[in-house]
Amino acid sequence: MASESLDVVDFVVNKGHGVRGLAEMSLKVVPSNYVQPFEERLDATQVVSDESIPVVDVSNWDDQRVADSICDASRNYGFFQIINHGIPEEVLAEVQAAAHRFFEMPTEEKVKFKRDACGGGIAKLGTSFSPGKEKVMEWKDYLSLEYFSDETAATDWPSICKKIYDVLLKGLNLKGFDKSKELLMMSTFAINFNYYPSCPNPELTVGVGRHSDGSALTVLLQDDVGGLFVRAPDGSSWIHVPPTKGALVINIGDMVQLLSNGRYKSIEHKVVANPTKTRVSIAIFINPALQQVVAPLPELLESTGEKPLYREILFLDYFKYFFSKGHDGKATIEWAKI
Ligand SMILES: O=C(O)CCC(=O)C(=O)O
Ligand SMILES: [Fe+2]
Repeated sequence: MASESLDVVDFVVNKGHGVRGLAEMSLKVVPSNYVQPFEERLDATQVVSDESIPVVDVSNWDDQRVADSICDASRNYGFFQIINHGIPEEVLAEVQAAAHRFFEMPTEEKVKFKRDACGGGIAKLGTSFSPGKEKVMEWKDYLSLEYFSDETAATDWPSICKKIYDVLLKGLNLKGFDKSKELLMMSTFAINFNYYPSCPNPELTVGVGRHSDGSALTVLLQDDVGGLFVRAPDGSSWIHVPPTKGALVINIGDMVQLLSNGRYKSIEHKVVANPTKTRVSIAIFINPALQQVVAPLPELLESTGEKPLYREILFLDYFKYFFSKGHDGKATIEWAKI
């Protein structure tokens, strides 16, 4: 058992073959390194079909119903999908095709991008979440493009992110989004290309374990395979996020939960691999500046008279804490609770 674990880690992590390399071996069962304890596997009986994540048509951002739907979804589900956002479907399809092309290259090509091989480059290839720190590995390879320069990021942001923030701030009866909020809500970012090869026993493992995102906001493009599950408001069941043509999935991250003093929820989610198909997703994590202090918005506390539920944190400290352990549900934000 021990030697088997050692070989898998060496092959997948150290040699850089990733889960893609394992999938190419046509294994009949997943290696024991990937077998999750019962409570972390998806229990099909806990998936609800009578509830769904709202799909919001954003073709008219000035329509109050758009703002209301986004704020309601962010309070109740922490997730929504947007359609008619203006990004052409061919562009989204090309990004997904590029993800396939990258991960389907031979290992010798891909390892040039490994975290420990690429020096100061922004593109980093990895597998699972935090190999070495997590107890069980996750059935996923990823390429992360990290933009950590606080000055450059804000100028290039797509207008969709600004519009969502504007709606969310106004939904708290505050002034809309402007430059003064950039370092706090929209500065550094990472784009993750996630690759989940088909898996012989998706019921035993996870593609991504239960977690909420440490970001302020996440924009996610998923393909047509499916497998993303979001914790339902009852706190125990799961809602599947169905692939929706042309849609982007938006979710509230821990930093917006903190800024909004818990009004908008950063909700737990997980990904289950598919028995026959490879899934790709592309996530953009929109973050505060690394040296930014983040705390519940003072103007919100003043206007409502409520006490802060979270302490001040330096985003860099939160970020380091997030990656210091395996995925563990909502435990990360508990760390910032007063
Ligand atoms: O692949 C997905 O659908 C979601 C991935 C995810 O939750 C993450 O990268 O934080
Ligand atoms: Fe996530």
